[in-house]
Amino acid sequence: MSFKVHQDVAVCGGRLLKLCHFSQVIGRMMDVNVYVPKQYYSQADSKMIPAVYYLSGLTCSPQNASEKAYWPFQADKYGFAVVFPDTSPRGDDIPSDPEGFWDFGIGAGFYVNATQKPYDEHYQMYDYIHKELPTSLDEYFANGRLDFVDNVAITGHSMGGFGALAGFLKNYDANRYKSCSAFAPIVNPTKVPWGKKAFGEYLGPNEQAWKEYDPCELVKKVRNRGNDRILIHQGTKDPFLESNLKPELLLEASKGTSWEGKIDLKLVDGFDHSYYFVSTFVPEHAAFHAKNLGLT
Ligand SMILES: N[C@@H](CCC(=O)N[C@@H](CSC=O)C(=O)NCC(=O)O)C(=O)O
Repeated sequence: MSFKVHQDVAVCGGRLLKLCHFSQVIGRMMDVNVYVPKQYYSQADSKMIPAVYYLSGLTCSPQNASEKAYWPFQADKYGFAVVFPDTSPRGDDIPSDPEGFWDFGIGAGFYVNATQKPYDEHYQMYDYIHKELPTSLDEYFANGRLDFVDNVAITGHSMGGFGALAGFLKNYDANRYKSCSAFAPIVNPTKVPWGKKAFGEYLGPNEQAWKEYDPCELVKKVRNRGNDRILIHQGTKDPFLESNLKPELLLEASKGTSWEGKIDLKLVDGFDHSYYFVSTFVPEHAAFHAKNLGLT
């Protein structure tokens, strides 16, 4: 599957590639940014370069985190690529929130496979993120240096934090991701307004179908292999904390399961929901993933 390079920007010691490609599962062109670290461009270095997938939140395109999360410094420090996918299909003919609100539809695909009309035709974000995009990137960079499939980790912010947790846990038995972290994630989408609205529209009225994606349900079903840990940061001044994020519910759900004590929730005093918060804690998440990817 071929990608078109829109922009190739020098950042830190590597390059931010702003790409687009036709996605078969979405049925539309999709933008994706990939930060390729300095190690890739070094003649002296021949090690395989793993990738960290960063799933963005509501209203975001691949640009937000590329510009404001400061991943490239960390990617160069450890030697991993960072993939910044889009958050939904886009276009004038793509159905979106009938009320024009920003928490559903375009920019808010919630990383699920929609089953309900009119969304099911293009909103297949789960298959796009966890299946089609990694294999497409692997084919495109088919030079044996960048690994987008086997040695990879996943993280995300808010809606993207939910997407990372759900994707990690749903693919845990297949050992798809070496590690998972999240910044201010929606941990219990079946119980909060953002999740209920999105799941109702994308997945329909049967709440059993919603549970398949809910991290608070998944930790009860998926068995931790040993000492795998999940890292979460959450700001105490986040305006969405009480209404939509509620990270304590994931700790409660994990009690009595193999994940009890394995979810490192760090409540950080005074931080909000913005990229000032995300960028502050990116170095800690980078170190966590670098270790799990075998880079340190
Ligand atoms: N535009 C909205 C605010 C939406 C918002 O805060 N989006 C967050 C993610 S929220 C959860 O998924 C975000 O990352 N925004 C992009 C950014 O660059 O900050 C409003 O008007 O309140």
